[in-house]
This record gives sequence, structure tokens and C-alpha cells, in this order.
Amino acid sequence: MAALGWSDFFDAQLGADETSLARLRIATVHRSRLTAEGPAGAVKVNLPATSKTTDFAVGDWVLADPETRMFLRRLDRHALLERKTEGARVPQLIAANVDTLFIVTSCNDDFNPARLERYLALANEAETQPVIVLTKADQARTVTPFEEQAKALQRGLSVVTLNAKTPEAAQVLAPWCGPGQTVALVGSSGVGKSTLLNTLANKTGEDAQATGGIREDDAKGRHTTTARSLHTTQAGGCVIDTPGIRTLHLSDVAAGLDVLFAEIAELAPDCKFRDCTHAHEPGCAVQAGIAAGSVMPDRLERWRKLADENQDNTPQTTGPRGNKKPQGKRRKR
Ligand SMILES: Nc1nc2c(ncn2[C@@H]2O[C@H](COP(=O)(O)OP(=O)(O)OP(=O)(O)O)[C@@H](O)[C@H]2O)c(=O)[nH]1
Ligand SMILES: [Zn+2]
Repeated sequence: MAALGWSDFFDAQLGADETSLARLRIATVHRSRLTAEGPAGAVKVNLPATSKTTDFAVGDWVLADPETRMFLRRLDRHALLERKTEGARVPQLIAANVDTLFIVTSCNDDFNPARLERYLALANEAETQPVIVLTKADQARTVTPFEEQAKALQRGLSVVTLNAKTPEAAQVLAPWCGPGQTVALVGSSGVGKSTLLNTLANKTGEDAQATGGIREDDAKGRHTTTARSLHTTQAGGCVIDTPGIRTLHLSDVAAGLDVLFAEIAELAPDCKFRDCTHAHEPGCAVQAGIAAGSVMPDRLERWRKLADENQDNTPQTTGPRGNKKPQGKRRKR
């Protein structure tokens, strides 16, 4: 069970009458079907008519009847990666109980700091540790500019560079893939998520997750992976593969943005006005930081863009920080 990520956090949630129940970790979520990993390997979880599969995330722990595998209850999550998709009322669950988020991009045209920032905000908000994984190092003339730009995105951010197709990739990622650890892979289509999964889980031949070629002209992938799935790794942990996300819109990530733009968030309490926009107000500590050289103007610009988007997308009811702007000033989208 420990190899599947079971920990004291989940153990503490078990009632005295629940210790004999089956503990299963959700591995795939389909429209009308759930599968899970348990001590006996992969199994189907039976759902009562009152439960919807969309209530579950890959990585969730559930309790089920040991005989019938009928679902009984889901345990509380310690981290949930979720995103709002355009037009949808409820957020889409990306993965649950994830310790580390591998944000995968390649040392080519896929590399896009603005997109990486969005994934970082998502990971920070879920309190999942982000790691930037730069693939296709073998195809780049030099990887240094990619590494430097990635490191500058967030204070203390881990950045690794590798060739996803080689066994050494598993060694580079080993610090986050130890026994009981769960990692999830996110990134655009074609960056090598499935290739990394196959390397980490040592999957070959029929077991291997299908990988696809990329289009030569723009380094874009072909969306080979179409569903999320959880797999056990060589090192005794779990890895969750996710399909490439085309556009990641931000909502409900105010705390995640504060971690991403720590140098701005730290100064903001010293501004004269509590609702300072750090644009033109007198007594603005962030503008003072720009004058002093401790805040870079382009970082403030990007913070503003993402903070505005977050405000626009965050409903009034979900917390005091997502909606400082008065209703009338909200932009039409
Ligand atoms: N040379 C080299 N090729 C790589 C590397 N990583 C991935 N590839 C190749 O890039 C292509 C796309 O890789 P995938 O693993 O399918 O990408 P993905 O991110 O899973 O894509 P989706 O499933 O569409 O989301 C495949 O042909 C891989 O063999 C790398 O580090 N070096
Ligand atoms: Zn200010």
C-alpha cells in the first residue's frame, strides 16, 4: 500500500469499523467506469447509481467493499490539481494527492515562459511542489538559455534537463520519485510526457503508453494521450500521465500567484493603499521596488496580466482575494 502512496494522512481518516475495507487508488476515470490500483493489482470499482465518475480524480483514495468492490467513500485529499475549462460550471479535476508536479516542456519552440507560469500557479495553489522538466536536451544546441529562463520564473524553483528516452532520465527525476511519492506529468502535447512515463515505469512493448511524433514545423504534438492514468514506478512510487492541455485558463489561484510572484507579494502589504494596483498609486512599495531594482518591470507586467485574468475568472463567492475589482469594472469576455 505504501508503494501506492498510502500514508498516515489517509490512515488517520479510517474509522474503527473501516479497517477491513478495501483501500483503492483511482487509476483511470472514464465516463461510466472507474478503475483503481490495490494490493491485488488493477481492479474495476463499482459505483452506486448516486455517484458520478466526474466526482473522482485520478490519484484519489477510496474505500470499497472487499468482496463486491462497491464504492463506499472517498478519503480527503491532501492536494488537488484542478482547472476551470471554458464554459464549464464545475472545475475539471486533473489529479489528486500529488506530491510533485512535473511541468514538462522541451528545449525547442514549445518552451513558453508565459505558459509555464500558468502551470506554476496551478501547482502552487494546490500546494504541490512544481519541477520544470526540460526534455529533448539531446536535440538542442545549448540548453543553458532554457534553464536560465525557467529558473527565473519562481524563487527556488527546481529545473532539470534530460533526454526522456534514455534510462538516465529516471535518475535525474529520482529525488521526486522515491517510495510512496506521487508525481503527475503536465505539459503540451508532444513534449514527451508519455515517453517519460514509460521511462519511469519501465514500460516497454505492449505495456507502454503510446507516444506520438511531433509536427516538424512548430514542434507541436498530436495529442496521442487522451486520458489521465496512474501507474506505479520502478522506484516504488506512482506517476500520473495527463493529456496535453491546449489552453490553461487561470481561476481561483490568488495564493498560487503570490508564490509565483513572491517578490511582488512580499512588498504589497507595505503599499499605502490596501487595494493598490501597483500602477500609479502614491506610496506604492512595488513601484519603489522597481525604482530600487529589486522588482523587474516585466515581472510586474506579467503579474498584472495573470492577476487580472484570475480576478475575471474567479466567482464572487470563492474567497476575498479573487475579486477585488468592483463588479462594474469587470471586463466582458
Ligand atoms: N530526442 C528526443 N525525443 C523525445 C524526447 N522526449 C520525447 N521525445 C519524442 O517526442 C515525441 C512525442 O513524445 P510523447 O511522449 O508522445 O509526448 P506527450 O507529451 O506524451 O504527447 P501527448 O500524448 O500528445 O500529450 C515522441 O516521438 C518521442 O519519442 C527527448 O527527450 N528527446
Ligand atoms: Zn502598490
